Amino acid sequence: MQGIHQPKREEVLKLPRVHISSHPVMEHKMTALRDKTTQPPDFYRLVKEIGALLAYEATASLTLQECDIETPLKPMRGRRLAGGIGITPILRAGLGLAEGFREVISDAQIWHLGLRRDERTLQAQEYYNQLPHQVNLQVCYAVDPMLATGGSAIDAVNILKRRGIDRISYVGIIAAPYGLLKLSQTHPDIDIYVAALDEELNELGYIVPGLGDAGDRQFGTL
Ligand SMILES: O=P(O)(O)OC[C@H]1O[C@H](OP(=O)(O)OP(=O)(O)O)[C@H](O)[C@@H]1O
Ligand SMILES: O=c1cc[nH]c(=O)[nH]1
Ligand SMILES: [Mg+2]
Repeated sequence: MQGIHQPKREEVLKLPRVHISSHPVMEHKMTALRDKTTQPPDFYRLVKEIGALLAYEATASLTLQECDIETPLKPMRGRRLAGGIGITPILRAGLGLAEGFREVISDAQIWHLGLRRDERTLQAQEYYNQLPHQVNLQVCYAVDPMLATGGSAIDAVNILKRRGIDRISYVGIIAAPYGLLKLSQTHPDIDIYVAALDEELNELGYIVPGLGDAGDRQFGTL
């Protein structure tokens, strides 16, 4: 990232459709997640727990539809989520986050998408795609812990849009100002939810202070 201008945190804080969590429980879990002494089993559990908290925040604006049910005592009018909910984990690191999401929306469809960032060029490459052709979703959440240069997130949203998904949200754990600005400018029609906004990218494209490599730390491949 040498020689590339990176915006400051303050410059991206007020972007429209960007939501940065401010919940104290989230911050508590984030501190444990970032700690370099946290080992893969705990790291994976924390990613899942943070995924569930993010799911709760990201689903707050979902649309409901009325339906008739009967309680053991009497008929009543209830409300259910309208249409299907999709979750697209961006492999590998998005897997733990998707598990957390599923604890909140257990009947969501899971659409796996494999993107690998080339460590030299920092360009994302697609290597796996299990997106179905039948599309009937209210919203699809693309989930990936790290929004660094934004390349992987932008490609994932492009792929979902080409599949005909109208409403897409990106959900991540940590964003760098650079990637957040790129994603928001390239796809101004999506909502972006993250647990934290960090300072910058280092010369290798890692988020600082960040948490290191989210995939390796979840799956013990350090
Ligand atoms: O914003 P970007 O610069 O594109 O970087 C972020 C991407 O890099 C990481 O994945 P990685 O390529 O390391 O794959 P992994 O999940 O298999 O570890 C991360 O999970 C994102 O997908
Ligand atoms: O800091 C970073 C950047 C990309 N991918 C990661 O896992 N961590
Ligand atoms: Mg990785």
